[in-house]
Amino acid sequence: MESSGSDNSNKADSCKSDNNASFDTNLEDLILDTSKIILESESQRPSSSVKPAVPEPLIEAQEHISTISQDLLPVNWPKHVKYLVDYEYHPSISPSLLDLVQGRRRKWKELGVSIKSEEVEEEDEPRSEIELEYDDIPIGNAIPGILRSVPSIPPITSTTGIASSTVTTSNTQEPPFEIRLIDSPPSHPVLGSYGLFATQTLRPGRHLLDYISLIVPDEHADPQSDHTLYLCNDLNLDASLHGNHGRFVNDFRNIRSQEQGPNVAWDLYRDASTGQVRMGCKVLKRIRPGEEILCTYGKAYWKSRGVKTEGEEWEDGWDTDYEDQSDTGE
Ligand SMILES: C[S@@+](CC[C@H](N)C(=O)[O-])C[C@H]1O[C@@H](n2cnc3c(N)ncnc32)[C@H](O)[C@@H]1O
Repeated sequence: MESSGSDNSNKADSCKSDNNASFDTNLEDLILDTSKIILESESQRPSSSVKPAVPEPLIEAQEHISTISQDLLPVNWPKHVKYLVDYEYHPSISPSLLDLVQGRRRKWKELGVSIKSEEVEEEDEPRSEIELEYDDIPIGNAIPGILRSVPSIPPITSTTGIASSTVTTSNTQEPPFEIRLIDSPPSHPVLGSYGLFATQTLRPGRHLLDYISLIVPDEHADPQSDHTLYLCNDLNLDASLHGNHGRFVNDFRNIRSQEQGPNVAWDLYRDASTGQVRMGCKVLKRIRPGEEILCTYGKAYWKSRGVKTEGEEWEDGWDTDYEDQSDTGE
């Protein structure tokens, strides 16, 4: 996906946002408490004088296994990728930058929470360039990672005196897309791999999902990763081992025509309630059920992979190419 660098159309000043979508799944109920398991396995680790029973690379791989029950993961979710409902941050990110991207400082201020005096003074100081850049990012409403549809309340059964009737209520949140293995048409450039497909009609302007992943500074970014997207402030999203549905959005090239272009765009915003910087995905053109959800990875991404990126068709600008928003569709 789009990598960091000068050729980047996802910077704050080129993005728009709307607030018309959110999912309400009670995620805390769905996440398994694995803290005990982790602690037990930590305590069972051999001391440094003892040769580890498991080779190091295997231990590292185990850390990526999702803490979410297998039953709740989206269909076709890859086993080696940890499903995230919220962002994870690389440990090398400085506390001050973390405050900006997580929105903590803003939240404190809004809530009038008393914080350490040096920090209060710091807030009164002129805002740094990086803080001003942050201020320019538009506001939106966060969409957490969406798990497989599950009833959040158990079915209710009611029996009346005269006739017996069963009323079943289940408060399910169906994500309007699914991960599918691409097995046709034969000309599809990622045949045999996966993509994200609409299960409902998606209208232009809809905030569809957030690209959730590990957030990695430039200096730690893996140039070989196929799942990176520039965020802001020299930070990148890398969903190669930690992500959500967003990591399955393919590039439109050789799938849709140049005239059609992508049907979604990445859209940087700050969550209205927390101030957290997030990467949204906005619908540009109406997408029908069964249609693939496709973005543009940008010129830099393909150039870095040896693709010749000359000519008009490689000019970015798709992110502002919204179809008529009054389109009511089917
Ligand atoms: C973010 S992943 C997309 C999801 C991927 N298909 C999967 O199953 O994990 C990006 C990779 O998908 C492939 N890809 C996506 N769109 C493509 C396109 N239009 N043409 C060729 N390869 C594409 C490339 O290998 C790219 O590096």
